[in-house]
Amino acid sequence: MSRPLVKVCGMTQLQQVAELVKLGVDYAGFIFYAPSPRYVGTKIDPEALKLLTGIKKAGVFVNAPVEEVLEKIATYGLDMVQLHGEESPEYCSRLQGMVKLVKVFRVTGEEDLALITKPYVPVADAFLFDTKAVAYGGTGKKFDWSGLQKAKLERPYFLSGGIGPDDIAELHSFLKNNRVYALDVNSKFETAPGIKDMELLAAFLSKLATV
Ligand SMILES: O=C(O)c1ccccc1N[C@@H]1O[C@H](COP(=O)(O)O)[C@@H](O)[C@H]1O
Repeated sequence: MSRPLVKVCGMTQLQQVAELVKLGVDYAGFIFYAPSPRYVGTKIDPEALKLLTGIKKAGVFVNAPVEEVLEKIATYGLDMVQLHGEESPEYCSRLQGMVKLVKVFRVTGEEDLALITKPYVPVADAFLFDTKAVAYGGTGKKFDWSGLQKAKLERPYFLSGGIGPDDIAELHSFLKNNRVYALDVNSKFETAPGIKDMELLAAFLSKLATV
């Protein structure tokens, strides 16, 4: 079995994004949310990022004005937007068709996932499930994945929230029995917020390939 698609989020260095390309990572995520310690800010030159090929670029937004999201899509050449706040279906519809649209649901795992995602089926290309916590994301905390096993979801999904190097065995078993579009990893692979541990990532990816 080949490994699932992988997104590495919270990138703040162009050089590290280039290393993700070499590792065969599918998506690189960039946080456009100023309170985050992984906020892109001025750390990455948009023109240089645009020129970098071989990986899809995902922008992460939290309740940002639509105009700001559109501006970042154009400036950074984003292929995907990940809407991590309380964006409504109507809000999502204003971005529909521009790039791949991923709506995030922050969950405990106890929710009826089919029910809460239903209003977004017409406007989202995919869903992403992250752990519900006080902070919007990057918490390093996992949620109970068993709710995903029961749910009949009408869109592919990214599995996120605290996935780390110690989760290989659990992932092996979950991926065998569930159709996960992509895994999303972030804070568990950092030496500091926004700085990824490339060796740890490489080891994780090669172990994942044995799933
Ligand atoms: O990483 C952040 O700082 C962040 C801030 C605001 C919204 C989303 C954020 N990151 C997203 O959080 C999830 C899970 O991260 P972790 O593995 O628990 O650290 C991931 O989807 C990131 O895109």
